Formats: sequence, C-alpha cells, structure tokens
Amino acid sequence: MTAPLPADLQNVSLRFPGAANLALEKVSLSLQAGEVLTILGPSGCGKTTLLRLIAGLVQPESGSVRVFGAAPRPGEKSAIVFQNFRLLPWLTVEGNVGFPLAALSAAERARRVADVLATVGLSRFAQSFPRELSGGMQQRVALARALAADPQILLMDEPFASLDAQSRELMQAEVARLAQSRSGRSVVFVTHSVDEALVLGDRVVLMSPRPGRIAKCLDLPFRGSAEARRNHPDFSLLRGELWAALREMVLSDPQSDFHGRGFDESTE
Ligand SMILES: Nc1ncnc2c1ncn2[C@@H]1O[C@H](COP(=O)(O)OP(=O)(O)OP(=O)(O)O)[C@@H](O)[C@H]1O
Repeated sequence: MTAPLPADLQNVSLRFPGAANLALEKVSLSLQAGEVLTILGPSGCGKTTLLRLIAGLVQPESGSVRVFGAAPRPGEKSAIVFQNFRLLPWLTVEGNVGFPLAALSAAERARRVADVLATVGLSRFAQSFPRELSGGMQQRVALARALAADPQILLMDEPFASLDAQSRELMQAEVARLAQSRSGRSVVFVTHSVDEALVLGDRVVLMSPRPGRIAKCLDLPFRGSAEARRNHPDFSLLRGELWAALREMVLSDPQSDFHGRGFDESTE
C-alpha cells in the first residue's frame, strides 16, 4: 500500500458567506513528502485560503481535502508562519517558541525550545523580548515557534514580505536549508514574488483570481542554492513566463487597480 500524501486536494470549491465569487473553484493539488511547493498569484486568488484548508481552519464547500489520508485538524500535522510574525510581546523568545507546547512537561518543552532556537540561530536571544529584535530575527522566532511542534507540513504565508531585502535573502536560505535537512517535511510557501517562488520551490503553482483557480503548475528543472538556480539557463525563461502570465491576469481583472492599463515593455 502506498503512503498517504501529506496533502491531497481534489476538486475543492469554497465560497465565503456573502461573497459574489468563489474563493476557490475546483482546485486539485497534491503535496508530496519533502517537497517545497511555492504558490504564486495576484491578490485575492485564494493563496491564503488554500493554506487554511490544508491547516483545517476552513472547510471546502465541495470536493475533498485530505492530510495524510484524513480530514485535517488545526495544529495536528501542520503549522503556519504568518507575514506579521504574530509574536506575543509580553513573552520572551523562549516563552513565544514554547507557547504551543503547553501540553508537554517543562523539561521536554525546554529541550524542544532549545533545539529549535539553535536551528534558527537564536540561542543567545532566548531571554530577549520581541521588541528587542529586528524584523528578521522576529520572523526567525515565528519560524522556530512553528517548528517547535515538529509539523510534517510547514505552511508559510508570505512570511518574508515585510522584511528588508537582505533579511529576506537570509531567511530564504534558512528555509531552503530546513527543507533539505529533514527529509519528509513538506513546505507550502505563499508569495507574491516570482523570484522567491523560483528560488525556493521544487514546484511552482500559479493561481488566477475570481474565482481562485490553478492556472499553471511548473515542475522546476533546478534545485539547490539561490545562486545555482539563478545561474541555470532556464531561470530567466521561467521568470519571464511567470511574469507575463501574472501581468496578463492583473491587467484583465476588472477588479484590479491596473485593469486595462497597458505597459510599454521598454520603460519597465
Ligand atoms: N474570512 C473571509 N470572509 C470573506 N471573504 C474572504 C475571507 N477570507 C478571504 N476572503 C476572500 O476570498 C478571496 C481569496 O482570499 P485569500 O486571502 O485566500 O487570497 P490571497 O490570494 O491570499 O490574497 P492576498 O495575496 O491579497 O493575501 C478574496 O476575494 C478574499 O476577499
């Protein structure tokens, strides 16, 4: 018997109460063990909703969502890292990271917290408060908190969007390292950045809005470091292809601020 997939969505449709459009329409997607799936698409195409379905935080109207062969339950197999960190300001780094581990004994909790803080390079800051840390470090704490529960699926919702360019690159390298270091853990990474999707993903899923659908799924022909990927002969080609598809979606979407506007390629 083959092992159940980390996540398997079949023909999933979902409409939020009162909404004119389906947030997702007939989305089918499978997540393999150990893979990094990057999800790219314009605002409102349902990227976050897709993550929330896998996390068991929302239910499909029709179709099925299975996580390791069962209906997903929040906090069971997956953990989410958000764009805005969501740290508790009155707790230290150690307190924040250990927060979801309340059910464990104090000794086991301390061991796990020390472990994940070492993984993200923050052992020296265990007693600091979030306000004493840079944005990049706060996002490392959020990542450590997600890893503390040892989830089999790490769901990342534009986690580096509010970081400066340098911190973002360092954090991307961190995620790439994590993805490679523990075989079996899968990552679903939502981003608005074509570059980030290509630098981190094994596969890139491009979504289109209103209703949210999967427009394209690319199996990337490169792996490894950001530098190795950028030097691959197909990198620019895929980057151009994804950009063109995104631009077309945004320009043809009546609800987009850019609807109907033409861009002169030479001035970009
Ligand atoms: N709780 C909710 N109630 C009502 N509508 C919602 C809710 N959450 C999302 N939506 C709507 O569902 C659609 C998909 O939203 P979602 O947040 O998944 O998109 P997204 O691709 O993640 O967008 P962004 O890139 O702007 O974060 C949007 O039209 C959004 O307005």
